[in-house]
Amino acid sequence: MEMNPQMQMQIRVPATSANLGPGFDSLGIAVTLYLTITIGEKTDKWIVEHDMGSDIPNDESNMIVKTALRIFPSLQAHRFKVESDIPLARGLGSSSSAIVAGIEMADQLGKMNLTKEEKIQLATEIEGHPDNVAPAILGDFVVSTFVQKKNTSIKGHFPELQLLAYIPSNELLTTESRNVLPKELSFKEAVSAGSIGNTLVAALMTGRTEQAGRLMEEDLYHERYRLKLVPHLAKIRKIGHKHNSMATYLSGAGPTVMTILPMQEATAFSQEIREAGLLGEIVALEVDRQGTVIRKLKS
Ligand SMILES: Nc1ncnc2c1ncn2[C@@H]1O[C@H](COP(=O)(O)OP(=O)(O)O)[C@@H](O)[C@H]1O
Ligand SMILES: N[C@@H](CCOP(=O)(O)O)C(=O)O
Repeated sequence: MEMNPQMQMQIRVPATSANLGPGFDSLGIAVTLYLTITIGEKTDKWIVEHDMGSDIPNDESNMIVKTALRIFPSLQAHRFKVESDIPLARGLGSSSSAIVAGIEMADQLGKMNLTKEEKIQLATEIEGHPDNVAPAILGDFVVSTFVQKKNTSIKGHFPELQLLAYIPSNELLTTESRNVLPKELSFKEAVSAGSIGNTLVAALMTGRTEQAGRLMEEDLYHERYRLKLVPHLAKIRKIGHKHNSMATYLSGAGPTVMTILPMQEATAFSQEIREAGLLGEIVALEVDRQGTVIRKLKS
């Protein structure tokens, strides 16, 4: 892509793994897969270059542009290139990465000087829940609420642990996976579910990884309702236990399943997953500590 050197700017947004078991719509970590946009010259109409397939638009109907225009309606059109290794509709926050990239593009090109808090609030209003967009912006581990359309997000430190993502070849749209959830929980269930999530946060914040791992597998909000869409979750969790896993949980709305386990177990664990007939991709990831990064290549 021909770029005006004075205009070249890159925005890099990490993938995210939300919920961590009992932190439904509240907890998330940023992980080391990235969407990067490289902004080129001004144009008459928006031009989005990518090799993400024909379902992803190349014009102003692209999610990144739509988000940018929602934030800054009179934003000057540009050409930009999108490169991403975040798989679409797999539970690794691809839509959040696109929304965050759109907000950052509007902020940079429109010289809006939005604070991180304002960006998270805007991104959450668009995405509907904060657990992906907040760590995508802030990096690391983020605890959030979004109640009566008001966001609060607090960044913490996730312990130095290795993650193995099992990424099935099939897509599962977040909307589809939310449709199987109950409309209501009883008061008793809600109290139990909330207390498990709260204690998980305390365990993570104080480095009690063994307790944290156990609590990550005790979600009462969503995983049991989603099991029919992600039958591999129970199999992988069981295999993980044989290999000293700290925890296995459904990443976001799935179908990706995340296992936290010692890296020396990764080969044997992966082999057993294959022997169980599970043929998805297995990817080693770490926690991204930086969140969204802006690079100005030439000023
Ligand atoms: N980089 C992108 N550019 C445009 N649209 C995107 C991009 N990434 C994701 N999307 C849109 O978001 C959808 C997936 O969103 P969602 O169902 O929430 O899954 P995920 O768990 O990956 O966020 C894709 O099918 C696509 O329509
Ligand atoms: N809390 C949400 C998280 C969705 O994450 P995604 O990566 O699947 O978009 C949910 O569980 O629905």
